[in-house]
Amino acid sequence: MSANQRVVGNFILEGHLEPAQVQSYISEGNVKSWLLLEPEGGANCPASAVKSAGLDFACVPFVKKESGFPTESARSLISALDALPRPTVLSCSTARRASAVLALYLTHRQSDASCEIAREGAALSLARALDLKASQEPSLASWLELCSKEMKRSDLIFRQLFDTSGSSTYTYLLGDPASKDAILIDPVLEMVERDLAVADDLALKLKYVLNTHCHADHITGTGAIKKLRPEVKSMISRASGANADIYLLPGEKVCFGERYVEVRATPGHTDGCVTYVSQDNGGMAFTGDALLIRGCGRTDFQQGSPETLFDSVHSQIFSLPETFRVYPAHDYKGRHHSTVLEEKTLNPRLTKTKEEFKSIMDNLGLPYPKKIDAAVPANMVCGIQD
Ligand SMILES: N[C@@H](CCC(=O)N[C@@H](CSS)C(=O)NCC(=O)O)C(=O)O
Repeated sequence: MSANQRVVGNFILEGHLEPAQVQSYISEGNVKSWLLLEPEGGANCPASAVKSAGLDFACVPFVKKESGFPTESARSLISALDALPRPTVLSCSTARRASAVLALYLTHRQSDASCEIAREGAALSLARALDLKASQEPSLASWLELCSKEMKRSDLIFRQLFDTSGSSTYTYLLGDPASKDAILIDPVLEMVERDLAVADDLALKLKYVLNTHCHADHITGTGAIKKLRPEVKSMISRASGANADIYLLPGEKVCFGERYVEVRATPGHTDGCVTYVSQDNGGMAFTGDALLIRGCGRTDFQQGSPETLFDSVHSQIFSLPETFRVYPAHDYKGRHHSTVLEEKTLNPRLTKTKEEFKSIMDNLGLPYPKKIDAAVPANMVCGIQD
């Protein structure tokens, strides 16, 4: 233990610890897990000692940026604490940030019997009531207020829709509950009526139809939707070379009401492939064909490149918080979603070296998609519109 130690229920807040202090936590046997809020591997990092003692260890760096502490990390921090057995040590350099994370967690989980007050107030009130250090640090106090505000918002309206006409494509409907503005990702021509009916049932106003890339196995429903709903605008990456109303660049945000998805370039299956990332509902990545569940998009046509795909997935998708859900454009085995952690650890292709990955991809031997000759030219002009 250090001078910064504070015990709250099943959580032990700690500051910087010398290796001997870490060891005493381990040898006393009173803790089951550890959450470190610093980047792993720094001076006196407890990671290896904790892991080699068989305790659960997680690391979610929670550091101040120019604009303050990031509210995007709130859900990853909560998920990380959810996943750890207790008692848990929550540590950073001075225990201040650890106390902020604990206040947020208790407020939003309301599960710790020793903290009844969590049911009554927002995170900052709880930090004050428990006299946690975070309540005296303005940047952490403002982080707690912002997080409480953001997390109080209703969840995103979300539907995963499957193409029952044969391509095993997933189309995603995302709606902002406050404004009812919505976007649709990767619609399929044959399923357009179903997709619009779902949006109408939920009283959503469809603003944009986005494609993750120029598909080769089905004709996009984008053109047909625009014909039925002329107010809807189509979007695709500029790098795709395909027609749309709005061309997207990496780093741009597509806004609908108070929500948005961020565009990340993930080429390799095609040159223009992108992944759309939402911070809502715990974090979601709509990966198109770049990353599939336990697989990935083929790289043998449409400017495909295994090396590029490998780099895209590692740099743009595996760098997301591990708790983010992965929603691919297809699944051929009835699975619905995965997580960044699952794919980072279990994907049989992308856990290999780049050289091994290239060899796997160069030898898939898949037949060409049945509709490729009709689909690619149609999708280059945003689908069928007549
Ligand atoms: N049999 C299907 C096409 C299956 C296929 O090739 N899927 C693509 C994504 S759509 S271009 C793919 O990348 N698959 C990777 C894999 O490992 O399966 C049809 O005829 O449409």
